[in-house]
Amino acid sequence: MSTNRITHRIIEQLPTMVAYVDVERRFRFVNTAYASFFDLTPDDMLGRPVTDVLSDESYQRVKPNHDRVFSSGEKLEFSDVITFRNGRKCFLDIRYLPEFDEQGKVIGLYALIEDVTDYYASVDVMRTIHEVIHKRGRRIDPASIDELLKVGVDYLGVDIGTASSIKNETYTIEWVQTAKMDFPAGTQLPLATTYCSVVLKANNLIHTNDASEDPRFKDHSSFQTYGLETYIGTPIIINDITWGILGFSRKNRRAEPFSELEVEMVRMMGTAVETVIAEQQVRSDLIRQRDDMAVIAYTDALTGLKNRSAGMEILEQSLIRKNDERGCVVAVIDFDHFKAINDTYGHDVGDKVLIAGTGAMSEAVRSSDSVVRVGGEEFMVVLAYADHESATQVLERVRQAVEETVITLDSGEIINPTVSIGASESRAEDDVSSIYRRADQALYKAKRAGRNCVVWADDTDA
Ligand SMILES: Nc1nc2c(ncn2[C@@H]2O[C@H](COP(=O)(O)OP(=O)(O)OP(=O)(O)O)[C@@H](O)[C@H]2O)c(=O)[nH]1
Repeated sequence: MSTNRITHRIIEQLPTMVAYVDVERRFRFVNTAYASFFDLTPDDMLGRPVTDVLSDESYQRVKPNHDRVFSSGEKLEFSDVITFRNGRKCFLDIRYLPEFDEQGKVIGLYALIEDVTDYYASVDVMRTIHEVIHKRGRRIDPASIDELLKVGVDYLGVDIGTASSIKNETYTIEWVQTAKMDFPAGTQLPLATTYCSVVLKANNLIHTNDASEDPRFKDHSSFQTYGLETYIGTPIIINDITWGILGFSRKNRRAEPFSELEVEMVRMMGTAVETVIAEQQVRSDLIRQRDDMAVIAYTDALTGLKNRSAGMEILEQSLIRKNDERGCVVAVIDFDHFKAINDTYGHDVGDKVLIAGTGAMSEAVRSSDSVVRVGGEEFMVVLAYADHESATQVLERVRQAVEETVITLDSGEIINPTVSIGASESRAEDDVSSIYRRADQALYKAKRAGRNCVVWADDTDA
């Protein structure tokens, strides 16, 4: 075989696109890879001017580089991106080499073009993964999982990408990116009816590009129902527990199985999703702990009521919020002869009386009112947006509710506690201590009046 023929055969087999263009800018040689890029055969292209094959826009981009090689005899190396009418984007590494005649005049140009779309697409995925994980001091954003899925769908050439949680045999789509299928976030399906069950069984990344021929998938109910031919999914594992699955699928078969690079990319995307979710969990745990601490700090341990600090804040807020029509009412409540209850039955019984009595008080007030343990056996009710008239009934109900409370001791003895209540309406100039002081003075009068009654502060109380 002649050297010429061997060279020709080799070039014909190369994945690199090779073309030779003469001074008249006509194709004098193209290999199959080059012609296929334009969906043509080499015979379609031979002898035809470059302008016949390239679109106007492409030719305008190519021309200055062609001109440069023809006029200066330079070698050119550059990258370019071509977007086809169907939206396909190709990244190309291009090399133009001049061909000279014996006098050193440029008579042609060799174009060697490498389609590096896969390489750049992989770089794009890696960049997104990096951006999702490393926010440089900013909070990791759960919305970045959408970004990741979007890049993954493009990169893998699939219809849908999902990050789904699994709880109690239920599969819930938490994040989804799809242009073609109707599976909104929040969709729930029985786990067994999704490909996730196959991933869980394998406990590893699995993929198929032809489910109908794949024994793991062809009899699966998901294939029977949705006919998804292509699938790649990896478990999302957080703190050694499988949280869910990152999966990508497509209705149609894929000509090629997923490559090793694609598989590793999906694993890395899975790791990025794990990082985001784990960090979200840590954050919500911290918020919950902080809320729990706040509840503890503002709650009385014995009765479960709001404690003094919480109560005074509520009163302060009620005084600020009071409007022209309605202010607020404060009632100071004290159990009657409580010392005697303690002395007769013991402190534990005294505690039981406080718990039962305050439980009754809480039930007697409106949900907008607050019952507070100010200290010892002294309590306060803050009635927001209330006045003498509207609060009278509520406070009478409170008094009665305690009176009707029955505490039966192990010995069979019965205790019926009572409370005395001093109440005061807010005045324009009030602060927390002035209104509380008046209510306390009224309480003193209630005790003097014989206890188990409600007494309102009057103008003599300051
Ligand atoms: N069991 C129990 N007793 C408490 C608690 N806090 C305060 N006390 C008791 O409540 C009693 C309050 O008694 P006093 O303030 O003398 O008044 P009182 O006996 O209720 O009489 P009057 O208020 O005049 O009706 C004291 O013996 C306190 O020790 C508590 O958390 N549990």
